[in-house]
Amino acid sequence: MDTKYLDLLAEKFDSEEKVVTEIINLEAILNLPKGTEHFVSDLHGEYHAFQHVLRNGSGKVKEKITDIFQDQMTQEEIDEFATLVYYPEEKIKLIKNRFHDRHELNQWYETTIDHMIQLIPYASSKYTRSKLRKALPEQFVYVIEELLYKSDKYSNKKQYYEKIVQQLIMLGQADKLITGLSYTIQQLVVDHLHVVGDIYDRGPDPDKIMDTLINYHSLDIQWGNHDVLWLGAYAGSKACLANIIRICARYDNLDIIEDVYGINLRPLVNLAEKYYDDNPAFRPKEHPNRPLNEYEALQITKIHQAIAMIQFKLESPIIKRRPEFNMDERLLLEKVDYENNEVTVYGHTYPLEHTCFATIDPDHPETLLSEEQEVIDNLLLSIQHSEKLSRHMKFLMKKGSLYLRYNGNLLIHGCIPMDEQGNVEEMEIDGATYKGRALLDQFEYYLRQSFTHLDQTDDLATDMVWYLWTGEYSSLFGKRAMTTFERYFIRDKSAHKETKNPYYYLREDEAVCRELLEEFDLDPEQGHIINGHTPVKEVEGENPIKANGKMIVIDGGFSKPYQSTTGIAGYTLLYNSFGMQLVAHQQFNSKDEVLLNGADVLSVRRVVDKELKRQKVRETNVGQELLEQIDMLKRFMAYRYMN
Ligand SMILES: O=P(O)(O)OC[C@H]1O[C@](O)(COP(=O)(O)O)[C@@H](O)[C@@H]1O
Ligand SMILES: [Mn+2]
Repeated sequence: MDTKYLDLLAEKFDSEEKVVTEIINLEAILNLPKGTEHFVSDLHGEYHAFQHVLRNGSGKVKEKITDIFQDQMTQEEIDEFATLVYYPEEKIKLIKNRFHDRHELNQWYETTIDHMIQLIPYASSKYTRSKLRKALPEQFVYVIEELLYKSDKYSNKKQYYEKIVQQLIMLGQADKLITGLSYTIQQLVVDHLHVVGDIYDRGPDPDKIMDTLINYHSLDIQWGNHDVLWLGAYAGSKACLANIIRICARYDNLDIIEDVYGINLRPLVNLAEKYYDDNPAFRPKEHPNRPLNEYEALQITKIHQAIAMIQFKLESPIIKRRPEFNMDERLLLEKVDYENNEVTVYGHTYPLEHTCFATIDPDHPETLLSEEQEVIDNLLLSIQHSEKLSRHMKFLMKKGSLYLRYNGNLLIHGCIPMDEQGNVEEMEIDGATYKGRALLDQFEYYLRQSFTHLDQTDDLATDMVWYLWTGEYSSLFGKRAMTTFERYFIRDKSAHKETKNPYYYLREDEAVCRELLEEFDLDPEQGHIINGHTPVKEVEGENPIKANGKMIVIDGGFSKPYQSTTGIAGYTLLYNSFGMQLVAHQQFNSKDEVLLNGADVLSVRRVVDKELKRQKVRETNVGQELLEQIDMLKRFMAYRYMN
């Protein structure tokens, strides 16, 4: 090892005892049970439903409460205590209203604080003291530790503890303390979060999800196709940018663009008002509890058309300059017969309806009007200068990757593109051919490349990000072609079909999943593939656990607009030292409902795997890192203190 590095270590470990202590500490951690991993996917802007799942740890919080208090509390009390832990601020207010006098309230404070102090050691039994300390509310660390490490053996201390709690109550600190402890419990219950893609689009609050993730104690993200679309827009792809705005218009979410990210839509609105009128194919989908007035609905309908046409125009030149994308069939604007109002795609001719071709020159259909060009250029400038978007996109890049190998499992939002025979599919990029893991690495390379060159708008890297959204070999899209144009303008539904990559039926086969795990250098005996992206249609009897447990699909549909097809409101997965559990969530209606009824909209539970032997930190990714650190410290010890 480089002696300079060892000398640097000497600054931190300036005595033999310090090194020894650190080695002992790390060794001890290796022998603790593995922490709980929590997997979620396809959040699609549904912030409140996501918050709920995060706060209840997919049922883990209530499970711990039940373990400890089932003999002392009724089910109703357990539910109420759990709700308090999930939503302390609101629940405290509700509970306080119930009491007639100060005395009753103080009694409640005392019992509640006591219950929390009992729960915390149980919820943190897998952690070191120092990790627990980091999870405690900062301003109360000292007092809480006093309370936590009390021992009933010496009852002469009992009064001392009671005094501490009473003092806190008298000094008006009880609400803050209970709130802080609640968040500690939430944090202890889940050690690490995996977001298996699709934070953005369709739902109203992706930005709030991002803020939550930014403040979360430990997580990683596997990008979904919608996330990459936003990354692409920010990284300079105008086609991606037009797409995100089109989707926001379609789902009545333009306020995300305008109010949340501060992007001026005025020029687009002016263009829309000038060229477009009402059109049933472009009416926005309304939020159930946020009806639009007619004026707003009409305005969005116009914007929706304006940006969709800009999108179609912008896609043509990419397809032309990238023959390797093999997307000539998607040059739809050129396949339109503008005189007869019909289009020929994949060998079929269809009549067109609901067209809005006012800005199209039939001889040069892809040419943007100068007004359109100006609009999209301004939008790009504006989103690249949005401080908030920039913060969110940088975080998405920092914590994200296209796939992740973690504790023996392969986490990936979409798929690994395959042909019908089960071979991984090849794609030629810039003169070389890639497939399987190498292809995904290549995609990620280009995405990162594009992100570091925001000023480039039509280089290969930027076009590749758009390809990831919509190309046939994209591991995120996983379909042969995106039929957006057909869905707006062709009545015949058979033209709307998006054929899925064979991966989606091959993944039912255990042998295929084993091979894929090997492709990613993972042990097929131990590993699982964890996917999001395709809503599992529980109503039709589809099982999220496939291939004899090797494949787990956790997109159950947080996304409200998709819940009628899935029949439930999402799956999440938990992986602790005892094995894996899949949790099915019933529809989340509102926080108020949970607060008032204590009802948890959870959850059938299926055990995917039961470990025969409890897994320790030593066997995990983190364990590997710790082993390396120990090895280094031992060498440092020999170098510095043992000659
Ligand atoms: O119904 P919408 O929101 O218009 O979206 C349909 C589009 O979304 C996609 O399904 C991709 O989104 P998902 O990743 O959520 O499946 C496309 O394949 C399809 O064209
Ligand atoms: Mn997806």
